Amino acid sequence: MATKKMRVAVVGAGISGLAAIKESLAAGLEVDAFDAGEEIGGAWAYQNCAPDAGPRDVWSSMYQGTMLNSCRDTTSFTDFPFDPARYPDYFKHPLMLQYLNEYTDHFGLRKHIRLRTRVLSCTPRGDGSWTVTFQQDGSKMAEETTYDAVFACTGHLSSPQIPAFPGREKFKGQFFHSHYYRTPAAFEGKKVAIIGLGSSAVDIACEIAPQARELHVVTRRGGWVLPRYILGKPTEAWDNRATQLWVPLAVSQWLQTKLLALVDIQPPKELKPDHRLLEQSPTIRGDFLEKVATGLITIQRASVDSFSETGLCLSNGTQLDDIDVVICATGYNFFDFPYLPPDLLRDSSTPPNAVDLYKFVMSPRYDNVFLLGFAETIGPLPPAVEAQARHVVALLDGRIKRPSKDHMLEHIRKSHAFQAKHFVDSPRHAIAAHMIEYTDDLLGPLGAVPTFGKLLRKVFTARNPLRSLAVLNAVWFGIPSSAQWRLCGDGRKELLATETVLRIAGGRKELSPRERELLGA
Ligand SMILES: NC(=O)C1=CN([C@@H]2O[C@H](COP(=O)(O)OP(=O)(O)OC[C@H]3O[C@@H](n4cnc5c(N)ncnc54)[C@H](OP(=O)(O)O)[C@@H]3O)[C@@H](O)[C@H]2O)C=CC1
Repeated sequence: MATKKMRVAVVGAGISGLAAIKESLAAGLEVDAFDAGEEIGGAWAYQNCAPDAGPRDVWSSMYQGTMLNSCRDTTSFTDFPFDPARYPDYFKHPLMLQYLNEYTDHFGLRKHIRLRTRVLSCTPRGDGSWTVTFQQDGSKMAEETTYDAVFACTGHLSSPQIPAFPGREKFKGQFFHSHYYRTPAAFEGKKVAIIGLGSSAVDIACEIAPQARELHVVTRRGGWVLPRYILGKPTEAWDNRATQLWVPLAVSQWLQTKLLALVDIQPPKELKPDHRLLEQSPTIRGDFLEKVATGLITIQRASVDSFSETGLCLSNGTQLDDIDVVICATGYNFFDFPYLPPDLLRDSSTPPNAVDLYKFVMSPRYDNVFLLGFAETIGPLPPAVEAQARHVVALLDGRIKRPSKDHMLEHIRKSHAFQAKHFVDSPRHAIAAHMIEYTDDLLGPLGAVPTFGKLLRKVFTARNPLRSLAVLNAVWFGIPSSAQWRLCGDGRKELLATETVLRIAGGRKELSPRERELLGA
């Protein structure tokens, strides 16, 4: 059982770090967390910056207009719901930071976090423990401490990936990575090209397009850009537990594609991808297709062959000249954890666009180091990250049996094949996961998956069968609210979770009195 003396180091105090601290404390572990920033929140802590800021000076890629891509009711941590009276369905980044601060204070995490303290290295000592070397801002000396385990929670969106485009140095206009974009004002009257079609490219294009002289989005593959709402409901409400787990993926893809075709603007052929819906990380933006349809944004279906002095030469034969600005929205170097052993994620035998991580969390090569938040979930990240933390903490304190190295290697081999079959072959999809399936997989060993059987049994055994039936209906056929993973099993908070699940299903616009009471709000 839990050894109270086990000490863990948590590197990073963003979404994943906070979940790691909270779950570690809940299991009675001692925790020291380190974050190089001036405040908690990680990527959600907005940093003002100039496009030419140095590579490591800017941690957060948050621009002023960043809105949540997943909705309030699916995105909260499982036992700390957003209050709908204060948080709309989707909201801008300052509210997310506010929520993370509320979470930090509610669970008493702040005193465990050392801000302005950068972890320089984590070195295995050979006996399963780790030496963590860190340095506080302004201090000349690095310090080191030994821990039983390390949680690496620094995300994967801080090291911009800029492809080596031929002739880039010739280009006389402005060139920068989307990581450094903040506001659209500077692009008024300019001719702009954005390379990429991920969430950054699509958001930035929509922000700049109304003011730019011309705006081109260059995409080599096309992609699905989904609206935030479909028929008045958040888009996620159309892909519930039943459709994700019962309906074969191909049927679900077909149905959802038909639904989109009915309710949304038809994308031009330049945008239509060869891959199917749900095979890529979701890009969410309601006004993108409208801006394409109305000519504010031009889609170039092409790769960049080279740069010229004045623009881009594209593989579709188009020469984009007189370009004032090129924004390279080409994603991030996922494999950049400078403070961890370099072969933790990959070695020379790892296939391209893959990582050697068991459940995207553990390396078979090193004991007691865990990556949290290192997943691109098709759906919201916080509940999945929290499940990673619950799983890992249960491994550490013995509630879950540790997998053998052979088991991990076999699992990783199968997961490489799964990724290649189910997702677009690109670096960002090396760690892509379907949210409910992935979270269930992590929480299964804790008995915390709200299976149909478990919830149905409750209908026959509970004192209030109608209420239990409503829970069953909400969890399996309603919007996939995160509270569902606290209804049963180890770590359950059944009263709170039931209240939250039912309140969300009922569409109520504030926390219920019982939720308030249970949260001490
Ligand atoms: N509002 C929000 O919540 C936001 C969330 N995010 C999140 O941040 C993360 C990063 O998003 P983002 O910055 O968009 O990065 P992504 O990795 O998601 O997208 C990168 C894009 O660049 C393209 N690309 C990569 N290399 C090249 C190349 N050599 N030539 C041409 N195109 C290339 C990719 O195309 P291909 O598919 O062909 O590889 C892809 O379209 C994601 O998880 C995203 O969901 C980002 C912005 C806003």
